[in-house]
Amino acid sequence: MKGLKIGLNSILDSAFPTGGPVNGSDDTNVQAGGFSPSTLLETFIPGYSHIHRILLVNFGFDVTLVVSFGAALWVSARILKSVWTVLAGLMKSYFMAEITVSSKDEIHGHLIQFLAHQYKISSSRRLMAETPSKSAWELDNEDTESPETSTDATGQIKWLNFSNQEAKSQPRFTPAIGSHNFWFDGTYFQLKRKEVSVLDEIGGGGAAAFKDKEVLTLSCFGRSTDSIKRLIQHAKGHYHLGHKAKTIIKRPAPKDLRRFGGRGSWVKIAERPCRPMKTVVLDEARKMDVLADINEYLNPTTARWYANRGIPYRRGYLFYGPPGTGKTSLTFALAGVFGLDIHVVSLLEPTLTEEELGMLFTNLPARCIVLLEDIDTAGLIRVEAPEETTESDDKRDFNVGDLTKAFKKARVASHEGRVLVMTTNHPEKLDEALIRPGRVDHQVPFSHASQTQIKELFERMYTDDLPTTKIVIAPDSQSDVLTPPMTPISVEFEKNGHGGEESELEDIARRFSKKVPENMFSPAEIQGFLLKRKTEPRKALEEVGEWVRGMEGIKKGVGRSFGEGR
Ligand SMILES: Nc1ncnc2c1ncn2[C@@H]1O[C@H](COP(=O)(O)OP(=O)(O)OP(=O)(O)O)[C@@H](O)[C@H]1O
Repeated sequence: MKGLKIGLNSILDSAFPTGGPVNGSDDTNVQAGGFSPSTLLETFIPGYSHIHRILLVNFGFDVTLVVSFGAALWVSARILKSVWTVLAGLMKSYFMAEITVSSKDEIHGHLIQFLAHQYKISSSRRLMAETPSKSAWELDNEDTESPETSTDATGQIKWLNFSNQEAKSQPRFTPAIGSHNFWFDGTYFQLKRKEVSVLDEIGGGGAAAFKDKEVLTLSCFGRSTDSIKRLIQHAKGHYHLGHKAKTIIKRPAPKDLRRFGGRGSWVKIAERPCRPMKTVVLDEARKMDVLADINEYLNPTTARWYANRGIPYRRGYLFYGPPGTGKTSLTFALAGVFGLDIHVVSLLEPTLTEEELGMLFTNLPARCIVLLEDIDTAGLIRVEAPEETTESDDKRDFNVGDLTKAFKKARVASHEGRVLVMTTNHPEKLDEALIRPGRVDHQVPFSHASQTQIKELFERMYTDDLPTTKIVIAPDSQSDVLTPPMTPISVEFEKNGHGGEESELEDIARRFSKKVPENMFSPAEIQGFLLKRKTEPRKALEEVGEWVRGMEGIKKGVGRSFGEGR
């Protein structure tokens, strides 16, 4: 043991010469002008020489050697770290490629979601836990615990209870703020998540506040960013994989976010399963007409055709008719068929100015549906609003004049390639300029339910769950051929195993439709009646006569009465 101690001492001694005697001597006796670590340590730790002497005398242990060794290690580590920083900086500048993504861009969300998925596999030690927000549609796909029976032993209804749903929801784990390394597709990537504070103006009144924004940097070895681009593309594909049968609905972002322009001008407000076209009860020929027209319009060869002839490549549709007749429903079904997102603009939004509408239009994706609902409401407001409202007045309401001007302004780059759908209950109130050809190319009338529609609505309500429409995505996502999938238009009843049931349903549906006067009720009204008897087709048939009489009374001027129409 002693031999080992002497050996260690001599190694340390030669590595860190103290300039004075070590073993069995007191280095406080170092001659004036001599240097020893003990004297140096004494200046930093008062009383150190006493401790050193006690340990040396009583245990023969020179603590200075250990302290010197530790200090030398620390200094070496600092030097190595500095060298590494310089080398890493050089490496980054000359041998690494990187791409930065701001949290304001949707790619950020795609990447984080993809990495969250990756990290489940690679079990990182630094994760951030998030509570994912889910819509009722998404919950539907999960293994949610559902009670096996809806009644208890005594026959009492068991009420569903969701009080613990937050506790049951699975958190999502994403890479924490900081640096992470991971392999993907044979390439080693470095991911840096960093939060930065940016000075942001609030409300446009000159006031500003710091807001946190996240910046994500992806880097890899090599002088080309191709691998990172591939990773981003993959993450986007991964994200959209789970969304192919969904329709995304977006609205203009809040005013202070819209100012920045870009894709951030629109925010996703909902994501719904695609509405199958066959659930929209409308004249087949009319439906086919719109489908064929949009299909033709979206075809890339059509864009070239327009360009070669100098004709603005735009297509506007006006869906008009009484409330609840399927205008919005058809728009959603069209979005599902063509795999397009819907950008909804409400002209009653008080902060939307004419310039902003133009700006919003210029920030639309290349292909999408823009839905301007109830455009007549804007026209009505124009009549009532004072003529001399100024543009700077943010509180003013939109009007048809503004909308027409905004369309003109946005013409340069805006809605080319987009499908514009405007809906109205009062086409007669619309400004001529708004619906002239070039703005509205196709007008689709919607009306109260015909006999066939009533029968179809009835059959749809009581047929077993319709199969989910699958949107066929071209195998090569880069392909610019936008061929929509074949859409089943005609209603096909699912066989439910009860041989005669199907024809009985048809029979009840036919008798039901005979009891409801044609062109008097909107599909929404009929649907509302049926929904209250959604598992009882025979009861619906029995009660429809009384319902019709009650509703006729209301429609003949008795006015709106709550509780009627049951
Ligand atoms: N033609 C239809 N086929 C199937 N369902 C319909 C039809 N028309 C209305 N509905 C049902 O009625 C409800 C309201 O329909 P929708 O919002 O499409 O009507 P709308 O014409 O856009 O009404 P509004 O003019 O008030 O905006 C929806 O639940 C929809 O499913």
